[in-house]
Amino acid sequence: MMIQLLHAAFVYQSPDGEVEALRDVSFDVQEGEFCSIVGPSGCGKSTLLSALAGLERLSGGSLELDGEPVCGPSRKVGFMPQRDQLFEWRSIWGNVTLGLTVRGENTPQRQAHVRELLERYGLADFAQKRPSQLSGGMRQRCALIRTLAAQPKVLLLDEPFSALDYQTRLAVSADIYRIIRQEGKTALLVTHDISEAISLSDRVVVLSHRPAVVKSIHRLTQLQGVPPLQRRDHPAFAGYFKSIWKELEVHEG
Ligand SMILES: Nc1ncnc2c1ncn2[C@@H]1O[C@H](COP(=O)(O)OP(=O)(O)OP(=O)(O)O)[C@@H](O)[C@H]1O
Repeated sequence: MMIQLLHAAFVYQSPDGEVEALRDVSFDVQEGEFCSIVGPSGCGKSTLLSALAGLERLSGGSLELDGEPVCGPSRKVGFMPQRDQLFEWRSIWGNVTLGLTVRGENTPQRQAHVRELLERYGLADFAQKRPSQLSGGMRQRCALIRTLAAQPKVLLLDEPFSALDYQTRLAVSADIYRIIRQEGKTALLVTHDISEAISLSDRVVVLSHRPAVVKSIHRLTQLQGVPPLQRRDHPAFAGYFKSIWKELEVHEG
């Protein structure tokens, strides 16, 4: 098991008192699985990602990553944020190797790996260009390669497509999905977009209103092996959408 959360609880200590963000969150993510988390605004999704990234320590329950308890940031975890956060003054090569440079890991082997990734995913000819010369989709791909450069086992994706317009978003999410699959990474995506969750995931975890508990887990068996864009036209799509939407709506109301 790559991620194992058991009765995870988290309480923020703020000047105004305690804020209970997570009450009882249990689920597993298998190696190589793509799992999404959806839930109402403010229910604790980012808190959960912070705990997985080792940035916040749970107040209760347990969290294991690749068989080991999480007690701080780990190299096994890579993070893809809401915006690509590329540095405009650095070249694409400078951006994708930045993390390696900062950590003192910019070895010939690591560089060869990054060069291979750029080639495999069509960015080799852009290595010396600036981020502003790339399309939104290529920038996201570049951000993903920067994350993959550290050779993480797990990718945490926090609404990585939310800054893109709808059309671009569909194409880019399918592209990012393909790369994550091809590289055999385990992925955990947080999104507000139910359609996006269904089009990308093996399973969707639905969280309740804060303090979060797991409302349900949907295994998208009928969509197994169907690529993201085709999933939206698949006869099973609407059924999954309806049941997830209903669960979110009941708690919003
Ligand atoms: N540092 C903090 N101190 C106190 N409360 C906090 C702190 N950070 C977050 N919270 C509260 O904890 C709850 C969960 O926040 P979190 O950001 O994890 O939710 P979310 O599901 O990611 O939200 P959104 O869907 O809006 O991105 C929210 O009610 C938030 O106001």
